[in-house]
Amino acid sequence: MWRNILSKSANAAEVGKANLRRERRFSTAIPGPCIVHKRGADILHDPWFNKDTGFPMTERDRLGLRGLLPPRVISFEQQYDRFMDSYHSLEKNTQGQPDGIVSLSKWRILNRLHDRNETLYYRVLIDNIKDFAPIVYTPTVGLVCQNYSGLFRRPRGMYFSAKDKGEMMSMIYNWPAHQVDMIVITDGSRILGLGDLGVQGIGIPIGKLDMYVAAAGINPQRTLPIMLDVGTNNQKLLQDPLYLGLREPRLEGEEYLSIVDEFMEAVHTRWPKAIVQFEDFQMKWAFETLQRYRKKFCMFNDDIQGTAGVALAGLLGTVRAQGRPLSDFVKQKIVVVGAGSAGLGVLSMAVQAVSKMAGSSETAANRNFYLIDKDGLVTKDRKNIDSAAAPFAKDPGDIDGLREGASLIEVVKKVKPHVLLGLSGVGGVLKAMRESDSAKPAIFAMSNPTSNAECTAAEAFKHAGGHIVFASGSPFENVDLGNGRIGHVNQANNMYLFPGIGLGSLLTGARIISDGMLQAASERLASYMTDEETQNGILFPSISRIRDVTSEVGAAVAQAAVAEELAEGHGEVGIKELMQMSKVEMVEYVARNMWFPVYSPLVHEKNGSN
Ligand SMILES: NC(=O)C1=CN([C@@H]2O[C@H](COP(=O)(O)OP(=O)(O)OC[C@H]3O[C@@H](n4cnc5c(N)ncnc54)[C@H](O)[C@@H]3O)[C@@H](O)[C@H]2O)C=CC1
Ligand SMILES: CC(=O)C(=O)O
Ligand SMILES: [Mg+2]
Repeated sequence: MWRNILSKSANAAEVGKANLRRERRFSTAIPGPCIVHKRGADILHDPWFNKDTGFPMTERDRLGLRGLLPPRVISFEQQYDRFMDSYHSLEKNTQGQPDGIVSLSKWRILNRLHDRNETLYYRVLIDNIKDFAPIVYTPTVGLVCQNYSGLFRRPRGMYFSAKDKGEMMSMIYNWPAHQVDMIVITDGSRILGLGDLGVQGIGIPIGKLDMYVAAAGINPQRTLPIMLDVGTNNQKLLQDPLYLGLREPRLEGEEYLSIVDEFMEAVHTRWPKAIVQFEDFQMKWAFETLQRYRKKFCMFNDDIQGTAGVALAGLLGTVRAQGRPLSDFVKQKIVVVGAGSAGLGVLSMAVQAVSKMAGSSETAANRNFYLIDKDGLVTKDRKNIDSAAAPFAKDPGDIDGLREGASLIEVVKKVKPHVLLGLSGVGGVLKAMRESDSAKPAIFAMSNPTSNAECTAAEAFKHAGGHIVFASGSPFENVDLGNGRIGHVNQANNMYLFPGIGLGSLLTGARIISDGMLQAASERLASYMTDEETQNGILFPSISRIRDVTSEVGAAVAQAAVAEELAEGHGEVGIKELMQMSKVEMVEYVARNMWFPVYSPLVHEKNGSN
């Protein structure tokens, strides 16, 4: 019963917020001017400044646009409604067609707007984030990367290739914006769960930065998606005559690292305060580059660190869902499937949390965690064990008859875990979770995109039982369990953290991103939900609350940066002001600094470049 009350009040709050957004969206208050160094047709062809038919007549005169547009001025609100009408018509007209075709059609209509008019694009994205995130982000972004060479129309972001060695320091100045705050870089070597997609992986930095704009209000003119093309080992792409990247095998060893080093130096020289997010690098380079740069630059690896923070928040939420005190986290038995960058990142952060809570060593804290990869249970008997996985390998004397390489089903049957967390392939084991020691076992099928999820939401509730807590990396609909019961689906995706990690670091001018800042982000996300919500199996907020979540997470990151004396100040806000901010003031500071898309009056200034 209270579930209904809760959802009603949540709905009322959503409606209130939507009205507020609409008021703000089409408010008559005049926004501050925006300096532009272009005139005439050049403005119409620049998506940062273009307003399509929305240029007022006086602006058309000032900027040399008279006669270049049809005479009638269309308001932002009318443009917005017209776009949404076209989008809904497309939805109607593609009904019944295969999912991939529908998703790509939706991506195309959004992408065309993105290429033409960024203000309108980000406005519709922010207002409709729940519907549009699955298109610009996972799962559709995976399909876009797979088909990138065919979908390519206009470049977005920058491409640095192995052929550019020695040139990067000058190339970085080819980027037209004076200031860049947020960079997402990939080498395309592990795109979601889709493997090596070479240059086609550029879709991921673009999608992540769209989420930065929507969730964290980073000004899109200050974002920069980067593809580091060091070749590909994907044979199909190498043989494809239309493949747009370097048609040669991936660089390895020192040759590879020297390219990444050169890029990092070039970025740091031009924009010393830019934050660099590493995304979808294969495991060996994900760990290596994180160790190499984390004490030198303001950077983080989202797959290792962002994912870990979201998973930890979900694991803590699972304890609350069982109606138990958080301190019981130290007793939870957790099986992690996938010993890659994401799985090991999660384990490392979860073990640290247990060790801190229990006041024990990390070795002791590791007792209740089990790691499984494609060769089964990882133990100290494993030959050629990866050094990053070694700390989590089980002592053969400590696993109650289980052996090295034991299958997932054997491990689950023996251990009866409270949580089964997949960062690769848990299909086929769901029934065994019925024997879990927990009254509310949790299944986290975190792999992306949807086609790579370890199981669907419907499968999880059907086989493991209607009482489970379920989370997935890509979105699924809630599941109808019959008799009016709903199986709630959470989206356990690093999108709940990376925008706040980036924004909190930016607004404090953090020198580096420390473990303490990441932990603060995770803890704030974990405490975001109420007890009622967690006990109802709701571990993460709706994505429609993402800006609010980011304000909280960003503030937690900022406060940790200040406390650890890593903050150097941002713009006019110095260290002293940052230190004086209360928790509430910090949340307000973060929220106030989010960019919001409105048409600003454009003022032309000569002799510059944009
Ligand atoms: N929900 C989220 O926020 C995130 C989800 N992910 C997803 O996690 C997945 C893995 O990412 P990474 O760890 O970076 O990849 P990775 O390539 O570094 O690691 C994959 C791991 O899975 C293991 N594996 C493969 N097949 C297996 C099988 N049948 N049974 C057990 N283990 C198996 C491999 O041995 C390897 O240890 C991807 O699908 C990615 O999209 C990654 C980051 C964030
Ligand atoms: C979400 C994400 O970062 C991944 O699947 O790689
Ligand atoms: Mg990723």
